[in-house]
Amino acid sequence: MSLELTVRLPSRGFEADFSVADGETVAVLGPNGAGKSTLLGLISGLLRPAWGRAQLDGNVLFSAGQRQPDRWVPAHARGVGLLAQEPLLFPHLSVKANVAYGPRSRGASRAAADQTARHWLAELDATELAGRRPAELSGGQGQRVAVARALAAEPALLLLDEPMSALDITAAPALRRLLRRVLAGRKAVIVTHEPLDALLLAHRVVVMDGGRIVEQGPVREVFARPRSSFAAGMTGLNLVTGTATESGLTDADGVHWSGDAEAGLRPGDLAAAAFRPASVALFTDLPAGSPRNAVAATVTELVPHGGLVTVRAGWLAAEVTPAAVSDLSLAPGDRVHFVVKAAEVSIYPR
Ligand SMILES: Nc1ncnc2c1ncn2[C@@H]1O[C@H](COP(=O)(O)OP(=O)(O)OP(=O)(O)O)[C@@H](O)[C@H]1O
Repeated sequence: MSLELTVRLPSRGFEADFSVADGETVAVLGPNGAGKSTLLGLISGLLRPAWGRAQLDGNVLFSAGQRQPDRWVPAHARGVGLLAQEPLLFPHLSVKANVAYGPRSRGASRAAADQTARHWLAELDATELAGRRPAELSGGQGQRVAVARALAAEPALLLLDEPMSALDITAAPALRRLLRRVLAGRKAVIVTHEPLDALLLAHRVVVMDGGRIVEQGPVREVFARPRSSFAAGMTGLNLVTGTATESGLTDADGVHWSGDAEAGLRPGDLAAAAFRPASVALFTDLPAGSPRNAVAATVTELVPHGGLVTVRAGWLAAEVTPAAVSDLSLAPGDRVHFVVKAAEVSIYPR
C-alpha cells in the first residue's frame, strides 16, 4: 500500500522517481522553480506526462509510453486529496456543507455525509465553525476547514502544497499541531519552504532542484548531514533535546526552555525543542524581567548570506540583520544572550 511514481516531463526539464510508503509523510523541499508543484500536479492528475507510470495502493493512476497500453485516471477518481495554500472552499456553501461535499459526491446519504462532516470538523477543532460561510473565516480557520474537507473524502494520499504559507505566524503553529495529529498514520506529501514543517510533520525529506531529486532521506539525517546546498541552507534550525516539563523542556545542561508543547506530552517524557534562527534576538545585556528563553553563549562565527547574517555560537544559530551585528559590534569570541519567545519554540516528543 504505497505510492510509486516514475515520470519524465521534458517540456519542464522534469524527471523523478518518487515514492511514499504506507503511513509515511514525505516533505518536499527545494528552491523556486525546482519542480515541487510539477510533482504534485503529476500525482494529483493536473498534469499529464508523455512518459511515465504511477500507482497508488495497487491502482494505476497513469501509464504512458510503457509496454502496456496508455492509461489515465482523471484527478477526481484518484483518491488523492489536495490542500492548497488557500482554502479554496465553495463560497456559497456553509462550512459543514463544504466538508460534507466529498462524501455526498461519492454517494453517501445526507445523514451519513453530515455525520462524516461533524466528525472531521471535530478532529480539526472546528465544530463551532459548522454554520459559517467561508467569507466569515480567518485564514487559519479556513485552512482547518479545508483539511477537514480533504480528509472527509477519505483520500488514500493527501497532498499539501505549502499549507501554512498564507497564514500569519500566530496561526501557523496551531495548524501545524493539528496536521501533526491528523497526518499520523496516513500517506501524505507536503511541499514546504519551512524546515520546521519537515521536522515536525515528515518522516522523510526529498530535496528537489532543477526538476530533479537531488537528495533524500530521513529528516534528521538530511538536516544533520546535508549534501545539497539547498538542504545545507536549511540546517540552521536550532534543536534542543531533553526532558519535558510542565511548561517546556530541560536540556542536558539543565537549561529550561519554555515553549509551545504538543498535546499529550507529559513531564518526564523525552522531548525535543526546535526554533528558527530568524526567531532569535541577540542582546549583550539581558533585558530585565524578560519572560523569554535566554541562554548566554560565545559567538563562534558570523556568516553573511542573502542580506542577513547567521550568528553561530556552537550549536546555536541566530539570523539577524547586518545592522543588528554592527549595533552590538559582534565578533567571534564575544559573549551574547540568545533570546527566543516561548511561542516560537515548538516542543514535541522524540
Ligand atoms: N505551466 C507551465 N508550463 C511550462 N513550464 C512550467 C509551467 N509551470 C512551471 N513550469 C516550469 O517547470 C519547472 C518547475 O516548476 P514548478 O512550478 O514545479 O517549481 P516549484 O518547485 O513548485 O517552484 P515554486 O516554489 O516557485 O512554486 C520550472 O522550470 C518552471 O519554469
